[in-house]
Amino acid sequence: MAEQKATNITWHEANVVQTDREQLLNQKGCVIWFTGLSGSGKSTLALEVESKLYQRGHLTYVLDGDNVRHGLNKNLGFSPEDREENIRRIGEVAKLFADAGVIGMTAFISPYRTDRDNARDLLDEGRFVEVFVDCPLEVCEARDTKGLYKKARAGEIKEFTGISAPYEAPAQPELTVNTSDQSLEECTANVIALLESKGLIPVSQ
Ligand SMILES: Nc1ncnc2c1ncn2[C@@H]1O[C@H](COP(=O)(O)OS(=O)(=O)O)[C@@H](OP(=O)(O)O)[C@H]1O
Ligand SMILES: Nc1ncnc2c1ncn2[C@@H]1O[C@H](COP(=O)(O)OP(=O)(O)O)[C@@H](O)[C@H]1O
Repeated sequence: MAEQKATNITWHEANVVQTDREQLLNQKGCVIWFTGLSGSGKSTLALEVESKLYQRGHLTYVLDGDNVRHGLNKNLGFSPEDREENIRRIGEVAKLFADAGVIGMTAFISPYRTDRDNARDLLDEGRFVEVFVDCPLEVCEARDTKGLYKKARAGEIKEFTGISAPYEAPAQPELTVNTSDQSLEECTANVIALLESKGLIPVSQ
């Protein structure tokens, strides 16, 4: 857990609050947290859900592991401590998106259950939706979209998730999609249906 270093700081209440912004946007601010192995389909699925929600007039934002590690988290590597800090920061950023009324989506391996649960605890009940993007390691490795598994097997990348670093599957995710036997369309439809059933977006007419 990150240490609270700053002292003499005071919380300022805003005039316009989350519910005001939600009325404006006709949606509930929330976080859809995609977790799974590299190559399981987190980014592909998050971006497809975003396209579908955009077509329905919803405001979304996708935070993607590779992209965030080019900026905000460029000083973090892949040790357990750095992954923890990576996910802690993303959890806090995602919370800000939800407070802004946005449907925030995160596509990080987020391999540790405790780190994901800490991100969940930042949000009010029902506003954190964990989606386990389940896909066997063999399938992810066969896809090898970025050639990283090959490098990891050759020992050129240390601490690679699934090969030489752990992945802890969620115990009770709100949804599991299996990208090795469900199509992208099916997985996307399941995520959208879940958002509807939880009242985070209105049901499609
Ligand atoms: N050692 C190691 N282990 C796993 N992944 C690695 C590693 N080195 C680089 N990459 C690339 O970084 C992406 C994962 O970053 P994340 O921020 O999602 O990782 S984590 O949540 O902090 O574990 C991951 O992207 P995805 O394939 O989109 O998951 C990889 O492209
Ligand atoms: N049902 C599915 N959902 C998402 N991706 C899928 C699915 N079926 C096959 N794929 C493919 O799997 C790969 C997943 O890559 P990517 O989205 O970059 O994964 P990740 O972000 O988890 O590393 C893509 O090439 C994508 O086309």
